[in-house]
Amino acid sequence: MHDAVTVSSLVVHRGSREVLRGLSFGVPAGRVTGLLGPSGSGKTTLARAVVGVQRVRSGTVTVLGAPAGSPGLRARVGYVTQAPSVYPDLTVGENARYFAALYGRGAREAAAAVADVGLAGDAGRLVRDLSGGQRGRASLACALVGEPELLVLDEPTVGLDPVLRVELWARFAALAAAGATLLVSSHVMDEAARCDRLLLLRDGDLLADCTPAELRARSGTDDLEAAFLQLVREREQVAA
Ligand SMILES: Nc1ncnc2c1ncn2[C@@H]1O[C@H](COP(=O)(O)OP(=O)(O)OP(=O)(O)O)[C@@H](O)[C@H]1O
Repeated sequence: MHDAVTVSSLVVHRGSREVLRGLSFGVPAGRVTGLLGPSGSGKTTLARAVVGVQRVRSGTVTVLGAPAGSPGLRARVGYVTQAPSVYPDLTVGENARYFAALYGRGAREAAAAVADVGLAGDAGRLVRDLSGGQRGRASLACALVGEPELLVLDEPTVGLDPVLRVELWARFAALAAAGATLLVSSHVMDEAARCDRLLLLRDGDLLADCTPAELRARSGTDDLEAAFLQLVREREQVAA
């Protein structure tokens, strides 16, 4: 298995702070990799670096064989930010068809993407009339419609009920099984169990780069939240 993304010695400063402190890792192709960590640990900054919109201080980010942000990657990489990026005065279906057209896809693909995020029944509604969670899913549909090889999703399940969360994670697994690479950030540790691989971030440092099973074995607990806390404690003891 090859890596779709390779990050090497990545350092990012935002304002006067070093928010990513020399990270190195690979994101395996055709898998769901979870980017887990508490609020402020650097997940969004790392996602931005992967899609090439973050100024980096040093290090390299290689995506699908090219430097992150290269023009040739535009149609091959999808990015869904925490703030939904859809047009409020268009319907869900119109948004999806608009993005489909940008990617050279048609109405059929647009309808499929809307159905994939559980919004088929809301396709005719204006985005401005939707709930926050529905808007987020509309935004996700607009990224899915381009069938990108790499999909970077920043906390896509925030504000969703448990049933929809499970459905979306099943959808992510299906996309990976079809060959796509997904990098999905979350601060909910129970979502970690649904990932093939985990990157655990804390204060801009990579605490672990492993599978959920490896994390459980290493910490001797089945509870991934407890395993993460144990890693934090170990790191603090080493630093002390
Ligand atoms: N525009 C900015 N200017 C200065 N510092 C910033 C800026 N954006 C983020 N930061 C800082 O960078 C650090 C990492 O932020 P980031 O948004 O990447 O974290 P996160 O893990 O995605 O958090 P959350 O889960 O709350 O979205 C934080 O300490 C944050 O305060």
